[in-house]
Amino acid sequence: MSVFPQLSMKSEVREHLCNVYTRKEVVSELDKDEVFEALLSCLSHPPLFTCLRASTHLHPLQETQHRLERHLEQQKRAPAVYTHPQLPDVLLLPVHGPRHVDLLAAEVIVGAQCGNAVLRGAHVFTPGILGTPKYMKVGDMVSVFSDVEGKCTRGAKEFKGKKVFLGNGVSEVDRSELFCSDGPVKGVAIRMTEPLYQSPSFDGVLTDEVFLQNLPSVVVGHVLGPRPGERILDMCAAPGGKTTHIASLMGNQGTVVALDKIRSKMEKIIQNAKMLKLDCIKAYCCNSIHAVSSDPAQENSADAPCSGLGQRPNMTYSWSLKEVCSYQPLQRKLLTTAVRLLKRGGVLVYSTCTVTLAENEEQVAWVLKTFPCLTLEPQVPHLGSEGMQGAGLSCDQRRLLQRFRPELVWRGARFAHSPENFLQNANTDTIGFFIAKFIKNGKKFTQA
Ligand SMILES: C[S@@+](CC[C@H](N)C(=O)[O-])C[C@H]1O[C@@H](n2cnc3c(N)ncnc32)[C@H](O)[C@@H]1O
Repeated sequence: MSVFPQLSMKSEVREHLCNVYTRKEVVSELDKDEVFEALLSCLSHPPLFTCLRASTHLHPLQETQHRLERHLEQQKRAPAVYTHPQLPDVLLLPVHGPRHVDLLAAEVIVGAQCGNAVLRGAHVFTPGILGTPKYMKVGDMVSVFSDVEGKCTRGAKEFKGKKVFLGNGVSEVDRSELFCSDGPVKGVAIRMTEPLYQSPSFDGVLTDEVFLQNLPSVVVGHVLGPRPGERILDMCAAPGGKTTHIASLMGNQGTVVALDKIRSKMEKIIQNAKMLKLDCIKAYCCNSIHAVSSDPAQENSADAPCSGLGQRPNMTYSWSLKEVCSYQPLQRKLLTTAVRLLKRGGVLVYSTCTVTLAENEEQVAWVLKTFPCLTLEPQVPHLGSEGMQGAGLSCDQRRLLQRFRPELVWRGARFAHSPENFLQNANTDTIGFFIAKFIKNGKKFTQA
């Protein structure tokens, strides 16, 4: 059973994706339509766990775990904070939902992005609000809905379009403060008191000790395996989730060069590095495709810009097929530079948060053909599934890849947490994600 509509997308994108997921060789032992339908359903729901990466370069994991438990107790929440046996810097918090919540007469409409954040435990911040009741005042109890199709106009007093219920909250602002000509007030506008999915809010909590990061993203840092004193290049770094993880794994010793082509995003890397007390990070605003260096890196992370189809929760995907397909050539340019800027014997980790074949397994097949100096390496830890068929990779090659496929375990939204399946759920009910690890051997690199 599902409480939300399946992820909706343009028919051309749906057909493109459906072709990948219903190919005979891809779904030999599974029911093809079921897997694709499960994918679209699970993507519109949040994962079963909130994953926090602890700053183990600053504090032992158990200390942070205890501080988080105390924080949850103060919030009158069950202090359930779990460690992960294979990820020594991860803390997992179960997400409970969907719960039964009664609808109220007063409706607040928020944008889809804001709605997705609410489903992952956030309160509603002022910029996310599109519509409120005409006379909404501080202290009013309201039901919050996501405008999943982007049809609600800002300042609306009612909305009849397609909306999805996210839970109830209490208003901390008057309507007049939200849509006034001087620009809206900042901060929390609706404090969620009865969210459909209950997951603690970490806004301003233990800010130098924990970083909200999806589990497969944390796996990337461990697969890269940086050591203190090394020189690492992070080519697509903002907001710095992986950069700060790499620097933390290095014990803040060595250099992590973090590049992002958007200046405001690059500044976010600097902010995050400062907050987590990591001064071995050097961030630059740069188009990585044109990056040059006289000192090649020992390890490169290319967490490529991608079509983002693995993100959860997401109820509407508005991109055209042309936009989705535009990422493959861009990623190839980034990979070409990544290979050039890597030392012999160095490691390259390529990752995306999307589910297409074109941006994942097909890229691996292209890399292996184009750069004979690169070979696939086993990944540790390997928590996801193997790579998908359909891109011409051998079984052995696919086994070296790591694809997080929540659709393979999706049994509907009311699947309860059970202690026996705790680890399996944490490792599988994740966002859709892909990781490939290459090593550069001695052969001279020549581009085909
Ligand atoms: C998937 S996000 C990276 C997330 C990041 N690695 C993290 O873990 O927090 C991709 C990033 O690549 C950046 N980007 C896109 N094209 C780029 C290019 N040509 N050069 C450098 N950065 C680029 C985008 O601005 C975006 O911030």
